[in-house]
Amino acid sequence: MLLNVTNLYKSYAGPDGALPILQGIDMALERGETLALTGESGSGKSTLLHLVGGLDQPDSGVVEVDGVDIGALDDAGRAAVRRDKVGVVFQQFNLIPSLTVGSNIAFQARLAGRDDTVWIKKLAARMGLSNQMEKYPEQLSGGQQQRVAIARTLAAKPALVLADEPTGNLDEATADTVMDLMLDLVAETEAALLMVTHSERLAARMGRRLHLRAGRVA
Ligand SMILES: Nc1ncnc2c1ncn2[C@@H]1O[C@H](COP(=O)(O)OP(=O)(O)OP(=O)(O)O)[C@@H](O)[C@H]1O
Repeated sequence: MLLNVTNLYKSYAGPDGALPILQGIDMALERGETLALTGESGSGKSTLLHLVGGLDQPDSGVVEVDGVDIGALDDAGRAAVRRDKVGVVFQQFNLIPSLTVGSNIAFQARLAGRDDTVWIKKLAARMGLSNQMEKYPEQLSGGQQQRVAIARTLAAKPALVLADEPTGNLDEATADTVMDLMLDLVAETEAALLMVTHSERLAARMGRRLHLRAGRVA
């Protein structure tokens, strides 16, 4: 199993004490699977994604990525798991403005020591970015910037791709195109995809769905 989440609890400090957000989440994901994470605003979807990605720590419960209990690791250990196994795409593109599109795409792959120029060229071509590689992010449209952000994540060939509303800033047609590409590329690399979305349309295109309600899997 690529991802195993067991009995995960997370609360945040509120004015009147701890505010429970996740209350005993269990989930699992194998390579090649795609899972939509849905639930109303504030139900804890982003919180769960952050815990799975090792960006935050749970109150209790276990997150295992590729057999490694990431809660048992120190900060450096968690950073290494993120670098080696996990790719994250957010709604905000978070591109580096001073780097060209080509360098942005190669950035994480280089950090992970997996800078495969043939794969990066292929990704850029599939994303329709081959002629944009020398440009800077500010010279691209929103849809193009989102494709750069997705290409950057997939360039390192992560086993687990975590995406938080990755097409939330795009119009419907562009969102569909970007989603098609992302699903194709995730399938090609036999990665697993866990995607937060508010869109029924996008959720329906994923292999499975996990719906959060009041901190639990509904
Ligand atoms: N760092 C934090 N400190 C305190 N409360 C937080 C923090 N992060 C999130 N919360 C609260 O936890 C709850 C769940 O937030 P989360 O972002 O996980 O929800 P979500 O399901 O992703 O929502 P949305 O669909 O609106 O993005 C919300 O009520 C939010 O206000």
